[in-house]
Amino acid sequence: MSGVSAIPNLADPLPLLREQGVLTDLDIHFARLMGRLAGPVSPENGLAVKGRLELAAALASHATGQGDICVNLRQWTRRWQASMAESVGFAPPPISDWLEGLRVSPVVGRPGQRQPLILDRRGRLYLYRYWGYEQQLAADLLERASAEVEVTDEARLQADLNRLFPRPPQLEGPDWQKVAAAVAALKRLCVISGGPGTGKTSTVLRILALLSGQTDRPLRIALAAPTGKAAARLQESIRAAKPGLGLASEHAAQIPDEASTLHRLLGSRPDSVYFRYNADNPLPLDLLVVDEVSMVGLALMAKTLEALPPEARLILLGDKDQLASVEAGSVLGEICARAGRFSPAFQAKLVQLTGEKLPEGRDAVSPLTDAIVLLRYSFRFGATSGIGALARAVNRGQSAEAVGLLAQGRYGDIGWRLLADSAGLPEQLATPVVAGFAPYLHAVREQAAPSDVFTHFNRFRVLSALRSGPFGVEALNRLCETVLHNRGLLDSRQPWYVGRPVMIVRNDYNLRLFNGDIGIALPDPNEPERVKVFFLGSDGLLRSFAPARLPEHETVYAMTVHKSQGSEFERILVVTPNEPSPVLSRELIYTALTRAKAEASFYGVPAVFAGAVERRLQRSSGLRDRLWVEPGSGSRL
Ligand SMILES: Nc1ncnc2c1ncn2[C@@H]1O[C@H](COP(=O)(O)OP(=O)(O)OP(=O)(O)O)[C@@H](O)[C@H]1O
Repeated sequence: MSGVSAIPNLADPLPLLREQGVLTDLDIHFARLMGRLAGPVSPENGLAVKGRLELAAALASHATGQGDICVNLRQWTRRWQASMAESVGFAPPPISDWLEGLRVSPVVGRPGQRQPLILDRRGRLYLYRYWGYEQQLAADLLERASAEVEVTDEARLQADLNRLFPRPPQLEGPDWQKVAAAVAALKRLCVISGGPGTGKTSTVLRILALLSGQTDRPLRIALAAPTGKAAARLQESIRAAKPGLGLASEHAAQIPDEASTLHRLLGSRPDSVYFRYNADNPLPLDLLVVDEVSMVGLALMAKTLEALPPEARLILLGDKDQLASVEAGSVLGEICARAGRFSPAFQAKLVQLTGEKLPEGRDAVSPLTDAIVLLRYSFRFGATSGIGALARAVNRGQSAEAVGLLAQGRYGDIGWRLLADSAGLPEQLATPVVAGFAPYLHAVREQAAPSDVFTHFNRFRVLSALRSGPFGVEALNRLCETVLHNRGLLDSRQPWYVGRPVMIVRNDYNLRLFNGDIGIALPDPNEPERVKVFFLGSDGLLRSFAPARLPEHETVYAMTVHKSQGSEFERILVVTPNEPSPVLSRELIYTALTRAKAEASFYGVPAVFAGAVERRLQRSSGLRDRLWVEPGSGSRL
């Protein structure tokens, strides 16, 4: 067998890969378990076979920790050969021998079989659980997208669409918000993706008004988002905009004033991966809206769809171009992978209902084609907005144009500073950091109401791609503290000084403090010489805790771009490292930029920034193929 010689002295490469940081202890533990389950080895080439199985199992385990759903062994082999083989001193086995050996292993099954590992025809190797999530999610989405909803009174629907979606005068081209509403009325699944300020929230509110007006029975509606912060934002926007719709009270009452996290909606239980609501105990809902879907990973999405009764409607909102979830999967990106044109029959139906001029239909490659609407016009970032222009260039991967837009100084709302080495950081950042946080710290000093203190704090944030190193958030937080201390804006000699902002990084279900929650240390009203850490809930209520009671937390003048997802600030200052890093990507730059409502300044090196814009994040998964490949083309998994 030719492959045996490919691992000449490395029948067991795992220790080397652990040493090199390619694998973790957990990956190796899982791989060894698979090796044991596969049974004893045969004398001649058995060791190599076992080594290959364990290598593949360890990589499949590692993949899910890296955000991938599976490891594509063909791709992995190619990439490893090209970049790592020499430096690590390990060459993987020839891919065809490797896959052949795995296919006959007793612990590796084909799609549809129940084995700890699943290998598909394309060389994707899954942990069974993830294969199951992917398969179930794809089936649920396709089924839901295929289901047409019967419209009992089309004239009424048309009239309501016209009433709720008057044409905005500034708009050129189709009113995609109105089209999205028509899709939501006609389909059980409606996916609405758009950049910042394209009106996702206001559209969904009007969709709820539309749908509640279409039936005589009150709809049971729930609003949810993946994080507490995103749920709070959705709730605030819905509460603020609802009165302006002038709805009859019975329709207004159907639109909830509360939004919850998906975990809470599904009934999470501490220390369990199972939810109270599931296929056997479905959510008592007619309509579920999920916002910020780009942040929802595969497992949570699969569980959400599973828990939703088949006849209920699902509306997914998000920005497909943002960074994918921290958890494995990039579900919204995969769902929207080929969106843009409706099927001819559905296009005709939408034209008739909305009166909008839509692009010609195209033969559908998936039922999803008719369930997705992309909002393209930003009401916030119009033609004169630098943030809008830069976001478009970044999304298209036009790195030279993006750097040009930043460097030219033509737009007042975007800026660029060269930051060639870390030694210059304190000097370069001192002025903007002081300007950014001074109003907040003045509010703290003047003992403004805590909710006002939060408002000031949320106006400015420093973002970085990295956690560690001189350009990472840990160093940037220390820098901010030092600079602000030196200017007399705070007194950081005590760890819990008045005005210290912190972010919770570990859930505490008892205290109901969750990863990403932000607290601010302020004088305890009962004992002003002591501080308490205040948190502003999504209901607008303040809660405070003694610092010693807080779960794990960190100071948060600066935060990672990943953590900033789901939040918006008036102004941001983004620090990018002076050397390329694997975390830098187009999605990361776009996500950072679109956190800013009014002004974004980038500090970095043009070549590194350009490299990031050119690099797309690709996560390994089979979801796109499942959702978008025509049945019968031979490519279904
Ligand atoms: N059809 C419309 N006509 C006029 N203004 C609109 C329309 N749709 C949205 N807007 C305005 O655009 C702004 C952004 O809307 P909205 O908050 O709904 O967008 P979004 O996509 O949810 O934004 P983000 O998620 O970035 O906050 C709001 O001020 C809203 O009033």
